[in-house]
Amino acid sequence: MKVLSVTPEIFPLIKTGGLADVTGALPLALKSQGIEVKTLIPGFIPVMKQFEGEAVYSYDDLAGGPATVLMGTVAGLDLLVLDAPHLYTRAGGPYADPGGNDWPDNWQRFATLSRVGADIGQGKLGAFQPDLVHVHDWQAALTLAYLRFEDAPAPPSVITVHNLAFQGQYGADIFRLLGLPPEAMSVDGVEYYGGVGYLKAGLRAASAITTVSPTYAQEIREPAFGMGLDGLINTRANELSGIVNGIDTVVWDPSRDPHLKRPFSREHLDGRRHNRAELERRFFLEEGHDPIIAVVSRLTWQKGIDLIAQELDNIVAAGAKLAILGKGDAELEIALAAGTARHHGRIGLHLGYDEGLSHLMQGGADAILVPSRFEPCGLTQLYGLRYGCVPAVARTGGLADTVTDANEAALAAGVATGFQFAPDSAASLTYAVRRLVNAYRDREVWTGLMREGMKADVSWDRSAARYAALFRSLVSPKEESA
Ligand SMILES: Nc1ncnc2c1ncn2[C@@H]1O[C@H](COP(=O)(O)OP(=O)(O)O[C@H]2O[C@H](CO)[C@@H](O)[C@H](O)[C@H]2O)[C@@H](O)[C@H]1O
Repeated sequence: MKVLSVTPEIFPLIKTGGLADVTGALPLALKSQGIEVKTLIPGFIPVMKQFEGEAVYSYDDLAGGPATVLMGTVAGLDLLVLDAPHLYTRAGGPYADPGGNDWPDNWQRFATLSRVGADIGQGKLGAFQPDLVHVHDWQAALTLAYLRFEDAPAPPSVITVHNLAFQGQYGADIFRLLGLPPEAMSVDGVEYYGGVGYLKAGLRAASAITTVSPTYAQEIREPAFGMGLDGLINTRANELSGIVNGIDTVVWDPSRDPHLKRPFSREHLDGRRHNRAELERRFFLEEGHDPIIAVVSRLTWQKGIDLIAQELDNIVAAGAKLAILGKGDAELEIALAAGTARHHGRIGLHLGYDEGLSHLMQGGADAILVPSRFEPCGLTQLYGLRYGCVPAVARTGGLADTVTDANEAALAAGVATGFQFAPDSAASLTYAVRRLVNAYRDREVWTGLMREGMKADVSWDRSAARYAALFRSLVSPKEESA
């Protein structure tokens, strides 16, 4: 079976968050399920620097300039790169200028990516006719509206929601520039609260909807998590499922990780203490036996970072040290920096994005704290499990699905892997830190938690099999055998 994946980000070429990890790892995992994935991404500057491909399709004028689709392979990933310099060759990130402001033409940059995704879905490439189109998040969602509203045969489709909070919502005035037929501007099409909703359009048009954990798939049917889309999602409940993310176990392998000071494994945990010492050095933390709790996160309200900022004094008083890596909202950065200044040696902060340091933190910290208010899946707790960095997580979405709380019953049964606490509650977060510090002081309990977590299957194997089964159920047997 051949699948076209459409996404704005893919690891290792361009990443702002977990979406890239998933779109980079899933194609490799699907290969062993007999599924060939080609991924369409925009030709952002970092992508073009790492990629060389052969031109397979050209547009004389695509949204105001010439464009080419290039085909090639990087890091085992088969890519289709949309080289459209007038849209994607810009300093800054994929979505925002160097000052952090969204590009004003994002509606067009991602509608165009989707336009090309639909063209490929309709077979315009010749060299590659997909049996199914798989789109990720709002940036690729309009692909499915183009496929649905055009008079051409369209393959079945899946949309995966990595985060319902980002929806691609624009004014009605852009509709006439999208090149969709007038009937698409309806409640049954792309219309959303009087404007145009990209994610909404994709959710409406997809043959199937997935999100990245079973619990989040349930949560988004409720107004509290549905972000205005729960009504639509409920009408599509029969087509909705949750498939928990895996992680790339080659990139995230403590026995071969080049970012670690010392490798280690479940059987040989000793190397960990060298990473721990390096972490103390890098974060200017006091040496000593108190547990180091890591935070690796976008610094936002979704991730509950304000709760951490609010509880810094209590976390330190509970006997923990904190190592925080992140970037995000200015007021949260300021609050964390103020806490770091108050607790020199107990709290260390790196403001920024540092992939290598994030590996060292998983391999050296004792625990990882993830206090999200909502979390479709979450990856850092999965890296934590694999690296013996015990996760303490809010009981929501994929965090609830992947960490087994160290309650009495789970400890007695030897199945606990971490700590869960009520989301959106500062008191509950601090209580969990106290439980964590107590457990840490009992070496037997703590080593049990580490080892049990390291045993957990966080690979893509099971989840890739679920995607494969879903794809097969949507593609007719005749096409599948082609
Ligand atoms: N400052 C920093 N330096 C280095 N690395 C950093 C970093 N800040 C974050 N990261 C990395 O970025 C990734 C974040 O992934 P998450 O899944 O935790 O959240 P995100 O909200 O981006 O993803 C969304 O999509 C993913 C994928 O489906 C879902 O798991 C998730 O719930 C959903 O919100 C991890 O690989 C993490 O290590």
